[in-house]
Amino acid sequence: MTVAIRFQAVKKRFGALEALKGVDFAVEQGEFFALLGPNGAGKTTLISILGGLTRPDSGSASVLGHDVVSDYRAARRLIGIVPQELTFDPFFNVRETLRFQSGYFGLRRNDDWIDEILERLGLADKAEANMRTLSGGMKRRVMVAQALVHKPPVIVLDEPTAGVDVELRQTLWAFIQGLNSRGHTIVLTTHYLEEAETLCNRIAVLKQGELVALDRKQDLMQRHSGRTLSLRLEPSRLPAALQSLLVAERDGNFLLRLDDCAELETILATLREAGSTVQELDLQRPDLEQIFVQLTRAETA
Ligand SMILES: Nc1ncnc2c1ncn2[C@@H]1O[C@H](COP(=O)(O)OP(=O)(O)OP(=O)(O)O)[C@@H](O)[C@H]1O
Repeated sequence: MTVAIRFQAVKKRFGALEALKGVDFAVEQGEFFALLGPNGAGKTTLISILGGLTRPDSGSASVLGHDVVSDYRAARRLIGIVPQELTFDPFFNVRETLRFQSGYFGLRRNDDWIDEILERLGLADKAEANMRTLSGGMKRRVMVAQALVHKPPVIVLDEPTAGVDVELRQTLWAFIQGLNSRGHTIVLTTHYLEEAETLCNRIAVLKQGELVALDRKQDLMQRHSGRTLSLRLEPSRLPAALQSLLVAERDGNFLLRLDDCAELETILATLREAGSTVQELDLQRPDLEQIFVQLTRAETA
């Protein structure tokens, strides 16, 4: 299996802050891979290292075998990165922006592909519009188009759907899934965990600069195969004896982790003793969001 992206013992400090504490993992060619983690976990730093915008203090990163520092030009040609921040030249229109980006990769006659991406991303009628006149969602589409202009085999999207409407999300994912089925490797960071759950086959979770999980999606979900008990209580207070099972509170419901359904009896007995009445009760398999909360809980805080 060819390795699309490899991080080896990557460390990065910003002053006193250790943003990456020796990150090691590889993404294979053709994967649809999710890189998840709470705010400040180090995802964007890792992606900037991959794009050659930030240098690691130690360790290395490569794209299809090309080191992003010592073999920068080859690595840069093989990867397309959709950045989190909207950066653009306000004096260009959309087509000029994409032609300019093509020129950066030495592609002179790229209009057929530019037309195709404009069409697929719902930008065809904005091709001649000036960048500064576009809405935020439209600018985000151009960012995606810009990253794809040189048909990179490896595509990295850093929160591409942050603040965009449902229509773009659907258009974008249909397009990206199509590219993935044609062999492109996709790495995605997102805070919409249902996107990762639906689209990705492997998931890495980063927390405070360290990997805390790296697994196939099914295995990750299987390993956290307990159940989640959702309780609405009167009074709406969880007895102290049950606090250690609490995963989250959502819409007035307490979500408790159950490793075994037999624990249900003990929980109900504890509630009875504490004088709590159960108003609603629901038992579910945990979704990725609940697994994520368990993995990234700030025990060290
Ligand atoms: N240029 C910089 N100077 C100083 N600190 C930085 C710099 N870039 C990132 N950091 C810090 O490094 C840590 C990791 O940041 P990073 O942006 O990589 O996290 P993230 O996982 O992408 O977060 P988010 O989900 O919020 O985008 C954060 O604590 C951040 O404040």
